[in-house]
Amino acid sequence: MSVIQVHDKKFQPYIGATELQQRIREMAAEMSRDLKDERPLFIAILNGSFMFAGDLFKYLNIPAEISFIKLASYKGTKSTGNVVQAIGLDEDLFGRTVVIVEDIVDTGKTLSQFLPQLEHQQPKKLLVASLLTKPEAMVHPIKIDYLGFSVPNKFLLGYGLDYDGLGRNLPEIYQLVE
Ligand SMILES: O=P(O)(O)OC[C@H]1O[C@H](OP(=O)(O)OP(=O)(O)O)[C@H](O)[C@@H]1O
Ligand code: HPA
Repeated sequence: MSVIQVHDKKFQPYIGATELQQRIREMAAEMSRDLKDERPLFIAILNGSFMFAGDLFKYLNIPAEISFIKLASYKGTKSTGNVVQAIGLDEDLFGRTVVIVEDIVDTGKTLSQFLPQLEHQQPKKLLVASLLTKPEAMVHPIKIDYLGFSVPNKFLLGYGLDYDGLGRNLPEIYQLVE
């Protein structure tokens, strides 16, 4: 692995494919133990989470369901601020054990807007699994129940994460060279 260029920026290797897969297997094993009797519903937030969700789900060895959704963000009223709307969420969450799957929790804004909407449906448990988080960037604190890696506050690319549309297909994670 070496430095790559995407659009106008250079990125250096940060987490290799083998290390990623190893950690995701560990996360799946922990979740399989914790949730074996729950028939959990995994809800993966597109686009970024598609690779992580696919690998994580593949390594689970318990009965589980998965659904992929997209969040559309629009400006609400003055009192509601920005609002996110889930597209493709057809399941009834009442009484279910739900695991939200994210590639990254960065400032926490996305989940701080979305989790309360899900709580509204009264799931039995609402858990968060994120491959990555940037503690120094967190503005809206989010409790992450299953975390892959805690990373510095630098822009990342690869394994689902894009820079202006490109780089999602890289099997490893790169960090911006500043
Ligand atoms: O904690 P936050 O600061 O809100 O950032 C995290 C969000 O940002 C990314 O999505 P993005 O909006 O870039 O969309 P994408 O997944 O389609 O690339 C990522 O997949 C998370 O959903
Ligand atoms: O570091 C990042 N890289 C790509 N997309 C992102 N979305 C939030 N944080 C990031």
